[in-house]
Amino acid sequence: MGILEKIAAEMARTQKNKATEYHLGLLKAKIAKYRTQLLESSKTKSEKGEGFDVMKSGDARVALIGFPSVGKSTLLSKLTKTESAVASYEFTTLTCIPGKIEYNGASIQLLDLPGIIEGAAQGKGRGKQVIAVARTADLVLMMLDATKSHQQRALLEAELEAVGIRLNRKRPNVYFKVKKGGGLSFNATCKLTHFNEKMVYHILHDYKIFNAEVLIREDITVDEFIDVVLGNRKYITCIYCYNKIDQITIEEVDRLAREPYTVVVSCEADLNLDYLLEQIWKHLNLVRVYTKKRGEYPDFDGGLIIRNGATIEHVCHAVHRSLVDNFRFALVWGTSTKHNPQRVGLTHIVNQEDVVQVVKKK
Ligand SMILES: Nc1nc2c(ncn2[C@@H]2O[C@H](COP(=O)(O)OP(=O)(O)OP(=O)(O)O)[C@@H](O)[C@H]2O)c(=O)[nH]1
Ligand SMILES: [K+]
Ligand SMILES: [Mg+2]
Repeated sequence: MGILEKIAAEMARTQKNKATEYHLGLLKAKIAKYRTQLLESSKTKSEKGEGFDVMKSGDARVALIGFPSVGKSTLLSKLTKTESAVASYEFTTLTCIPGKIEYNGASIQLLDLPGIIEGAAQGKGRGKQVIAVARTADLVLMMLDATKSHQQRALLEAELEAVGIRLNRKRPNVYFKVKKGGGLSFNATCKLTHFNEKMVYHILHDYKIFNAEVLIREDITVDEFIDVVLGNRKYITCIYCYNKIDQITIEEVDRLAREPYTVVVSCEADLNLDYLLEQIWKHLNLVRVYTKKRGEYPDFDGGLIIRNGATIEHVCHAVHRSLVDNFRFALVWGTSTKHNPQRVGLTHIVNQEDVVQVVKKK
């Protein structure tokens, strides 16, 4: 029995009550640690499949993840000018095929990928390479076959979860910093119902962390705390896209369509693809800002597409590489400022539809 199986067996034996809750928390910390070691040891072996290191391009990246033959390539061929081979047999696609979607003035990179199967996280099929690409995406488009069992979604989620991808969840609100000395400083700004300071102490001990500052600002679970300690988690938005709805009943379509983060489509019958694009755009949370020159009106036809949370520095980079070096200040009109215009520095965060005028050094 491998170490992971041993721990899993012990977890199954451990009954869930107050006394064992504690024990379970520590076990989870151990599992997370071994998983990380497993992932890291496999990284050293060169496993980069050809065609998988596609350059990032455009304003955002969307990765198509799903079991074989759910219609990923069919979707890519529908939404972009790129043709990716479509066939009724599984594993038609063997590498990463990029396509480009032009939407609302933004250029979105859509990546078609090989189908993944259960056990992908452990390296079955091309699982590892596919998941590595998923980690680089701004949005995961999880494609599911509406005619198949609903279990497929949970299986895929578990595979992504196992490699530290957190779908549709936000980063836990915790301040965590490893220190050189001073022991453990622990504080919580709210009541913690899932664990206590003693548990935190033991978990950190397990990771050989003896000096740290921990400030917990929300009632998180042990798993979420472990995520914070490991620090290499990816929090990515996921849209569940059920394809082949031409093959199921209207009642079933209705039921699926009401699930959160879900879009139902038929790539072949061209059903609801415009709504899918709308949702991709919405969940990418891209921000459009307009730039203007002194004494001129902004160009409302143009505009720059940037990520949500981007600063004036990002805006400068999007305009021209050298602009930051010559930057004096910027004037901003819009909802991110108190007065219009307001004089701001490079770290100011812009809002949707802001107008920015950069004033350069003389
Ligand atoms: N009925 C129906 N069939 C579809 C639809 N979309 C795709 N298909 C069929 O599903 C099969 C698989 O499509 P692909 O696009 O190759 O699927 P894939 O997910 O890229 O498959 P792999 O690359 O092998 O993982 C093909 O026979 C398609 O014609 C749809 O909306 N309805
Ligand atoms: K296929
Ligand atoms: Mg394919």
